[in-house]
Amino acid sequence: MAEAILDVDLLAFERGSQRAREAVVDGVRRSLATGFVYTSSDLPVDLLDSAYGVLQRFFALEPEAKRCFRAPGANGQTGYTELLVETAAGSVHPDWKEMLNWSAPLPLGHPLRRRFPQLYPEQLLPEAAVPGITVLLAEFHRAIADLQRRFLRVIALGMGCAEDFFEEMVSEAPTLTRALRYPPMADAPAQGHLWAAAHGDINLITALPRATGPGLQVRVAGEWLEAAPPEGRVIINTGLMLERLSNGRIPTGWHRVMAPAGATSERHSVVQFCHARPWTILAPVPSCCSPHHPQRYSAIRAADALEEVLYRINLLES
Ligand SMILES: O=C(O)CCC(=O)C(=O)O
Ligand SMILES: [Fe+2]
Repeated sequence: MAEAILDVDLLAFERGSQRAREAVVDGVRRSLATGFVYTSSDLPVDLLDSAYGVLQRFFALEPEAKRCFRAPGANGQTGYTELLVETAAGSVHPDWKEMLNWSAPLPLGHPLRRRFPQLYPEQLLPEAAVPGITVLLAEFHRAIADLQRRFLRVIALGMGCAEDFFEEMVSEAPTLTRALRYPPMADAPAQGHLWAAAHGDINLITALPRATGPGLQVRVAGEWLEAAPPEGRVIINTGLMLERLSNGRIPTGWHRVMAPAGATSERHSVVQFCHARPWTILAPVPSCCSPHHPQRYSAIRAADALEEVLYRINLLES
């Protein structure tokens, strides 16, 4: 098992020699034993700067103003979610974080949206409070989603699948981008809260393009390690859906967000959860099953797997 999170070069995979491609596939495969990997990317820095700019303007609004942008019935899949709502599965304390979620809308008549309306809610963004935010965040979402789609090509090869194995699965999926603000811990209402308690993400893979400060930790071989990527790198971590598809060969990256001891500042970050189309049947692929690795998971529909986790983390509204 790899003990370290490796730094790989997605752009070398895409533009380099066969040897360079194989080195990236191998690096990703080894690093993902931790559930985490860092990668180069071509996300434009000015897009990141402007997206973080509008998000900070939103989070700086008064609590009352932010509450106007909640989306009742959307199960946290769009709009604003207040502090102390999301609660990691198995944790008794809700997380000391607030968030804004958005995705790429599908046309009303699209069969995926008709079958799974809760996963494709009408988008709610705070355009009235921060003019221009909708267009900017839509572009930001597209750029990260494209990076994730490309990164999955490397993972597919590492799983012994065709390079384009994930292409159809993630096309028009309810991939979700989430901006988070973690307030200073001194303002938390009680002991026991963390910025985000330990959890595995529900989806295939998650991309974290930038955070304004440390705090993200990864559980590797029973110890919590700081996820501290080199400047400019994107963090990719694995989720429960990929663990199932890979028959456990690619474990879920187990992580939490904890304020560094003595820290007085807040933290902002953006994560994007890359999902499978909700009608995908998630079952271990044959290339990851063998007499040495007998099939460990049964098949489940992606929508059902997601709904179960939303319930467990206190986001499913009754
Ligand atoms: O803020 C971060 O660095 C990670 C957030 C996270 O793990 C999540 O929202 O699932
Ligand atoms: Fe997470």
